[in-house]
Amino acid sequence: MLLEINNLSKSFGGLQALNGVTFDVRMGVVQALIGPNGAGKTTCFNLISGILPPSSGSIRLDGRELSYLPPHRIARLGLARTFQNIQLFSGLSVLENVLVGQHLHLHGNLLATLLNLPAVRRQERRSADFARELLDFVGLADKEHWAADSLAYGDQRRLEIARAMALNPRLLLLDEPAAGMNPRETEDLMALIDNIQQRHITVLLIEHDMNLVMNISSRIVVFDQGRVIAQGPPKAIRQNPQVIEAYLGREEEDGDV
Ligand SMILES: Nc1ncnc2c1ncn2[C@@H]1O[C@H](COP(=O)(O)OP(=O)(O)OP(=O)(O)O)[C@@H](O)[C@H]1O
Repeated sequence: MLLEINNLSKSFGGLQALNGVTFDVRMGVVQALIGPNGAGKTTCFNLISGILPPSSGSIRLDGRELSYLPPHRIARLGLARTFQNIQLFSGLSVLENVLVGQHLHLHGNLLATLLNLPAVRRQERRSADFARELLDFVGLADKEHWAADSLAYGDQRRLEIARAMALNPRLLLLDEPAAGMNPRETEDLMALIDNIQQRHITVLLIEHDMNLVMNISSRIVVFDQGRVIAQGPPKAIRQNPQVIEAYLGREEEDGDV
């Protein structure tokens, strides 16, 4: 197993956002976390990526315990993520945003950088080459000089993915990658996620677009009110009475899902 989540809980004051969550992610798959608003999906991502400490439970990447490690250490172990609310550096160019993503992995020391040593220049060239390759991969090669905030919304989401991939992750967490995308952009996103999987990067995504989820995931984990209520392949999930109940129950309340 690449990722093992065991009995994971998180409370915010009196609110139990996650309550004994257990699931695995196998190497090489595309897997989805779904569930009604407030079910705890983003909290789960925040715990896995080290942004928040868990209240209890364990998170293992390749057998190594991640809980309580800071985010940059977790990133170095091979985990990268995107955010539900896009978090790009708006003052920087598209290419610079990807280079910033890579920075965590650059090992040049400050003195070597100040002296502009050939090794440093070589490393910088390699970084720029890799960043351009990633921009090409996500379909933004012709926009490297654009300011990140001048990109269309769908392009900003793709840039966030390129930046996360600059960390060379083994596991990529995508938080609602299709949010705000039109059907055409969502189609392109599905193809992109497929290509990411071809590069042997495992993908765990939170998504409300059921068409996307059912199409690209080999396994789905369903959250409701901080608990896992079902997990399995798309076909079984679609027919699971508890899942239908969780969604239909919400629909009757606010007609939203
Ligand atoms: N930092 C925080 N402080 C206090 N409460 C929080 C915090 N983060 C999340 N919560 C609460 O925890 C619960 C789970 O939220 P979370 O964002 O994880 O749900 P979600 O399944 O990702 O929902 P959505 O699909 O709407 O993004 C919610 O009740 C939310 O208000």
